[in-house]
Amino acid sequence: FREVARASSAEAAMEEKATQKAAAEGNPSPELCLRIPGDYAVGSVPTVLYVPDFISQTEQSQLLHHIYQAPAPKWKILKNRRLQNWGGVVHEKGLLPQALPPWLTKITDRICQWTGLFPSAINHVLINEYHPNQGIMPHQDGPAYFPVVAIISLASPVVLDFTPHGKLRELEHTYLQNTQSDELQESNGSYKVEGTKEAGPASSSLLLMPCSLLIFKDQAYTDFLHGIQDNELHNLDKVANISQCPQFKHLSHDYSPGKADSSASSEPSGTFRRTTTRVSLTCRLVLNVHSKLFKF
Ligand SMILES: O=C(O)CCC(=O)C(=O)O
Ligand SMILES: [Fe+2]
Repeated sequence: FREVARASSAEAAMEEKATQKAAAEGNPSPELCLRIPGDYAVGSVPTVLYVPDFISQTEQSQLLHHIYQAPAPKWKILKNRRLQNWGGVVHEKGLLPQALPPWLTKITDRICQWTGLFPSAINHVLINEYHPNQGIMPHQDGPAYFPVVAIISLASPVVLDFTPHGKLRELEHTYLQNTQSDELQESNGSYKVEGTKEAGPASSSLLLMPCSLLIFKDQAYTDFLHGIQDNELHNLDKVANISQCPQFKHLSHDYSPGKADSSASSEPSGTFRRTTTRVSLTCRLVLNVHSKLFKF
């Protein structure tokens, strides 16, 4: 028994050391993994998790360094953003894999380990770069991906919107017309209650600060579109996590003590102006990996 006790106290000491080391490096503690599902859930859309400061400032600089060191052809230029694809080519039916570089696996392995939400290692990362007037239109991620998305934000804050997609809105509309049940809507926080005809699941937005981690899955993955508006001014009214963004709280309409501050801002109240370029890492898992390029 003494040996067991000694072994477990040694383990506890090692764990404690690891926690201290992680904290010293600016990483979240290993307990984060156990807390993610509950403590980090935000907004009315199930399930969206927001983790501020998931990576350190040093890690942010290292990531940006690697991203901007990539040769020019690595960038794919689109109308409203440019992107780098890491991990291989994603097809409708799976992934033609290419190993992720260590500077990415350092982050993706931590996401897997600490969230506990991926059945195997993240094997695909899309890096998007947006200038202040660029965005990504509302969309749903493709069928090849395991339905949990992890997004690391770098360099500039941005507002990401979740909007229910048409199919779902139609269904809700039909259902509500058939049941005419106001009670159901009132019992469910994710429904706007504006009379039975207009009711539908609410849209919601999140402010993604540099170094943060966003996770979305479940209904947020299947029933909502996500997108970023392509204008410099972003509205903070529907932002569900404003209380977790201390630098922005005073700009929000809901925050009365800061009203004097917000009137000092040159922007319309309840908005913020993007002034710098944002970079994001969309980290996902493709379960179906082709082991051979060609089959004979
Ligand atoms: O940049 C972002 O935060 C979103 C990116 C995204 O939705 C995607 O890559 O599919
Ligand atoms: Fe997406």
